[in-house]
Formats: sequence, C-alpha cells, structure tokens
Amino acid sequence: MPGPRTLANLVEFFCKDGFSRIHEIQQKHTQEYGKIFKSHFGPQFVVSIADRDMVAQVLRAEGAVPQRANMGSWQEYRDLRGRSTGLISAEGEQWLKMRSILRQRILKPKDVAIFSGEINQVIADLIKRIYILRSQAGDGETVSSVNDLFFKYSMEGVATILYESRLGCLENSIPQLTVDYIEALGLMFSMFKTSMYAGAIPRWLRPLIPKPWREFCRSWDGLFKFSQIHVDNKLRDIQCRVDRGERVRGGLLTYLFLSQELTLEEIYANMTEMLLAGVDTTSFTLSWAVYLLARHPQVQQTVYREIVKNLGERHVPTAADVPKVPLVRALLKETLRLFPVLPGNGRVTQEDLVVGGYLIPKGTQLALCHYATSYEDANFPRAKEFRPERWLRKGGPDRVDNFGSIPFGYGVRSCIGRRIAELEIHLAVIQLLQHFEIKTPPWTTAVSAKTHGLLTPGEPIHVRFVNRK
Ligand code: HEM
Repeated sequence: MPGPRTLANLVEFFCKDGFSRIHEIQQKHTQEYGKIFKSHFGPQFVVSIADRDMVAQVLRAEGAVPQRANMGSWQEYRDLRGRSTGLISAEGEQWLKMRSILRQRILKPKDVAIFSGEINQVIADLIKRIYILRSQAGDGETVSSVNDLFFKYSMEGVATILYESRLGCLENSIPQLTVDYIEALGLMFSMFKTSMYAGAIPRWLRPLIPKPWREFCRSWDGLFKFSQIHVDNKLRDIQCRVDRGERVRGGLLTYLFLSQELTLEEIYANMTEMLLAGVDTTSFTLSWAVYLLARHPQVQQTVYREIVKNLGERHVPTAADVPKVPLVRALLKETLRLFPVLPGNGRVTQEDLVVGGYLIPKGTQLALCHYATSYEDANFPRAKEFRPERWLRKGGPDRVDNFGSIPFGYGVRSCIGRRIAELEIHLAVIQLLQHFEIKTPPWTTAVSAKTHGLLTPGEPIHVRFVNRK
C-alpha cells in the first residue's frame, strides 16, 4: 500500500505544524497516494481512506460496539484520577451500556424538540447581545468576532439542555463560575493538539518531554471540575424537591439522577464529555453558516424569502417549524460539507477486512477522510461552491447512502448530540435572518479554515448585522 514515508510524515506534522493543516494534508496525500494509503504517526500505524464507497463499506461492516480510536491516554487520565469514562472515551460493554441509556433520551428529533422553548430563550439573549455589541461598534452594525459570540451561545444552549440550568454566558457580566468554565474550556480546546502529542509520545519519553501529558491532565481537571459543580448544583436542587415530596420532572440530568441507571461518576463523565463535544462543534458550524450567508447575499436572500413565506417575519420558530424551511436544513448540510467540524474520523477494525483490494488486519486504525470526500466533484458537482440547494433535489446528494459527507458520523457510534446541535443551529439561523440582514464589513478578507483538533475558522469572523427594513 502506498503512503508517505515515516520521516516525511513526522516532519510534516511535528516540524511544519501539520496538525493545523490535517484537512489539506488529507487532500494532498489523496492526490499523491490514491484513495487508500498508509501512514505512521509516532508509534501509530494508520490506514487512510478517502473514497466515499470504501468509507461506506467500512462503516456498514461495523459491529455492535465500534471503536473510534485508541483512547489509551484518555483512559489513563481517568484511571489516574479515579474517574469514569464517558461516551467518547468508553469502549466495549461500558460504552454500550451508557450509549443505550443516553440514546433513549437525546438521539431522536422528538427528544430534543421539547427544548425549543429553552433554546429560544437563549436565542433571545443572543439577539439582545448582538444589539448591544452592534451599538458599541463605530458603524453601529458590526460585531467583531462572531466566533466568540457563537461560542457563548453554543455553550449556553448545550448547558441549558445538559445541565438544565443557565450559565449566564450571554450576560453583560458573566458569573465567575462561568468565566472559570470558559477558561477551562479554552484550556480544553488548546488541549486537542496537546492530546495528540500526549497520545503520540510514548510513555517512556514522558520524563524527557513532560509538558504534553501535564497539560493534558490539567485541562481534563478543569473540565471535570466545571461539570461536576454544575451537576452537583442541579442534583442538590432535585434532591431537595424530592425530599419535599414534590413530583420532579425535568430533562436529561433529572432523568439520569432519578433513574439511577448511571452511577454519579458516569454522570459526571458523560456531562463533561458531552459538553466538550457539543460547544465548539456547534459554535464553529454556526460561525461558518453565518460567514457563508454574509458572503453569498443571493443565497441569503433566497433562504430569508423562504422563512418569511413559510413562517413569517417575526414568528418565533420551534422544532416543528423547521421542516417548513428546507433551505435552512440544506444550509446546515452544505455548511458542514464545506467545513466538516471533524475533517476526519476514525475506526479501529474489529475484524480482518478487505478494502480497495488490500487486506486490513483486525485492530488497524483507520482514518476516514471526510474532508477529502466532501470536496470531490464526483460526489458533489462543483464541490468547491457553496450551493445549499444541492441538498434539496430528489435523488441528489442527500441520500442515506451518500457517504461523501457524513458530518455527524454514521451508525451506532455516530454523534449522539446531533439533534441538539441541529436544533440550536436551525432555530438560531431562522431568528438571526428574521432580525437582520447579514453582511461582511468592507474591510474584511476571506477567512480560511485550519485544523485545531476540529476544523475551525482560522481567523475571527466579523459580521454586520443590518436591521431588516
Ligand atoms: C455541529 C455539531 C456537531 C458535529 C458536526 C458533531 C460531529 C460528531 C462526529 C463526527 C462524531 C463521531 C461519530 C462517529 O464516530 O461516527 C461525534 C461524536 C459525538 N458527539 Fe458530536 N457533533 C456535534 C455536536 C455535538 C453535540 C451538541 C453533542 C452533545 C450535546 C455531541 C456529543 C457527541 C458525543 C458524546 C459523541 C461520541 C458518541 C459515541 O462515541 O458514542 N456532539 N460528533
């Protein structure tokens, strides 16, 4: 099997900061070595697959308990601190148990549709915040770095559903606990790269290169601490109500606490990992969606017209309204095709497999190159262009069997927070367009993507929010 030489790969990643260009390297390697190629990352051997049909073959063949990657370093941290694993880090029976409990509460659209009201309250705060930020700008319209704003929105939105409580991220003065949390999350975000180093550097080298592992542990400490405080606060509240003999109803956390299907440590771990998985992913996607709308006024106008026609200028939408505006859904799909938050995903083969004519032994780490397949003209005609309407056509790319763009993954191990993210983004896009015409300030240039664990906007995105006439 062809592939880059080990030394070339090490130089590319560790000396030329290939970690921030993983998406481009995927495309480059695909052009150089074909749609299936091998690479070495430190001690890790990886087979990369950048072909839609081969990706489909691998994912369709997976069993009841797929493994995404070697989570040794995550597991080691949890053992060190006596913590449980959550959905992302757990494997085998432990994962299966937690997944089957959590999937019953948040995986179906109707499970999260009930949170429309809570999310709309967060959106009302987001819009208030936009008015405040705009009024502070020289032109009275520009919000600098919507990345920051949407980060706060996503965090508030996810936390509202996960912790059943508000954090105050969109307030003028953010509570200290939340500030600490944002810091912990920032640390966690910077951890992605550290995490790769921590995983790639063998244990015996740690005394010589201690920083990645130390930072890795420090960021996890911060994340667990934040989550635990919020979970404990909510659980105390629930317990008081139970003690008072009240009939307690609530969302996910209330259910998990009262049903006792998960241990307290498992609840902490899952809340921590879901928050980790849910904030940046959603905020980057919303930032890109708004960026694309600003740069494509014609598309924006078409989406806006559909909203006004089918929902009205001021109607506050709920999840039930989203199917009435198919272009909004198409916008999200097209945004995630052009900027898949996870530019690549992984699977460890559970059986020997023959893919692309090669025998891949059981236990091999596969890298599924979603970024590369998303930009292939054969999968998506004029793939570089932003054309949300491509997702509307019958028989178009939005087929269940199109593995060219699967931004939430596929199968039993796919993203469990998909419906939460969609709800947050769909409702926010509708209301933002109802309130504002979204434009780019004349002084801004194109923003490119970089990989930072996730595919993120490489620079701040500045946007003008112009009042609708
Ligand atoms: C636009 C937003 C999001 C995108 C693009 C995204 C994408 C993904 C992808 C690609 C995976 C891997 C799936 C696979 O291996 O097949 C994943 C897993 C996961 N996501 Fe998301 N995600 C998003 C938002 C969220 C949110 C809001 C949450 C939680 C509230 C969340 C929680 C998780 C968890 C816990 C996993 C691991 C599932 C498991 O291993 O069983 N994600 N996500």
